Amino acid sequence: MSDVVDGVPSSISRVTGAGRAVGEYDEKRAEAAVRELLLAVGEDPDREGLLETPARVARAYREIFAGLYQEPADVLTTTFDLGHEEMVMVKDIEVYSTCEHHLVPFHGVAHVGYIPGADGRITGLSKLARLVDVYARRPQVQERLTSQVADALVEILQPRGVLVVVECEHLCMSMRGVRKPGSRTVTSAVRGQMRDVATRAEAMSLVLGR
Ligand SMILES: Nc1nc2c(ncn2[C@@H]2O[C@H](COP(=O)(O)OP(=O)(O)OP(=O)(O)O)[C@@H](O)[C@H]2O)c(=O)[nH]1
Ligand SMILES: [Zn+2]
Repeated sequence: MSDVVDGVPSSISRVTGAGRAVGEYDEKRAEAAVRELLLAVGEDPDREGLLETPARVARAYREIFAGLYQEPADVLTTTFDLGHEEMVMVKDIEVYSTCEHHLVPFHGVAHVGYIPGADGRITGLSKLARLVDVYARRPQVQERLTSQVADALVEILQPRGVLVVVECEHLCMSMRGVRKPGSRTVTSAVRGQMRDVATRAEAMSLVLGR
């Protein structure tokens, strides 16, 4: 049994975006790296305000990257056989992720919709939001986050169609670099029957409707 810190197991296999186990979260190593980073930027990690910071950041990173230690099947556990065969859409799921290029946040919303398979098998609505978190809480690019959510739904729920739309502001474009606060990046992933023109239009009208 592993310890649980902030709801996250402390020592279970870490998986990459490709689902390959590569290691475990090493909190002591993260703490040492943050101390080193403070030294590198010319700060004094031994001044009073920073004394606890390396350990605090190391704990925060465990939470921010918790998705590295989760699989989609861990959260898409509860499924119901309701015989519902029409589209289901959960809109405006808050997304907080970390840009893998600069390790700064990107944040916004995800809209996740699917058309259940012929068996009418559906999942709990909250599980769609949990699935987004599994992939958001990793070093990411928005395009991969979007397609990973769609592909996990296809694999586990075997629905007739899936549409995932993600709209985010990237702080690497706002607070530094090109410095364009307010610009939003929109990505989508469409699978199965959602590719049909009329079905896709219905899904997009649900996404855009306020
Ligand atoms: N496609 C994609 N690009 C991203 C994402 N997050 C950040 N980027 C981009 O990754 C690119 C990295 O470019 P580089 O030229 O290697 O890095 P850089 O010199 O810091 O670039 P600038 O951000 O333009 O200053 C930038 O254009 C970012 O805007 C993402 O989720 N998807
Ligand atoms: Zn970035």
